[in-house]
Amino acid sequence: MDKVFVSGLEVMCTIGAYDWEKTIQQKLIFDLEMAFDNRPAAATDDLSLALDYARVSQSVIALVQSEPIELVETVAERVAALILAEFSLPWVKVRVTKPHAVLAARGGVGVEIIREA
Ligand SMILES: Nc1nc2c(c(=O)[nH]1)N=C([C@H](O)[C@@H](O)CO)CN2
Repeated sequence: MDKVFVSGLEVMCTIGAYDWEKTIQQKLIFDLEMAFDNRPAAATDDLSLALDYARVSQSVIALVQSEPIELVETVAERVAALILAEFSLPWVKVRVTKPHAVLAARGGVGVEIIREA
């Protein structure tokens, strides 16, 4: 199966389990891989037949900024469920990185999940 991907989507949001985190905005970075048959869009050069990565990105940003969340696990599950439902996809991989949560973890910390419809 082909994929459409969104890499390094940065979203400022209220994220964290500790009280001090509930009063600030922090960055999360999303890497998404979505199963999609790209051949119809390629054959016709028609965006309406493609999985529009700009629409996916906007949906993810809107969801993540809609309310405070404590865990990156929760963010990942909600994003995966949204993408599967809104874009009728068979599976999605969601990686959520919290880049500044652990000072010594220079590549960030986070979770990665794969969910099927
Ligand atoms: N598995 C997780 N561990 C931790 C999380 C999390 O969301 N998932 N969150 C925190 C705190 O919010 C931390 O990021 C504050 O720096 C700690 N561990």
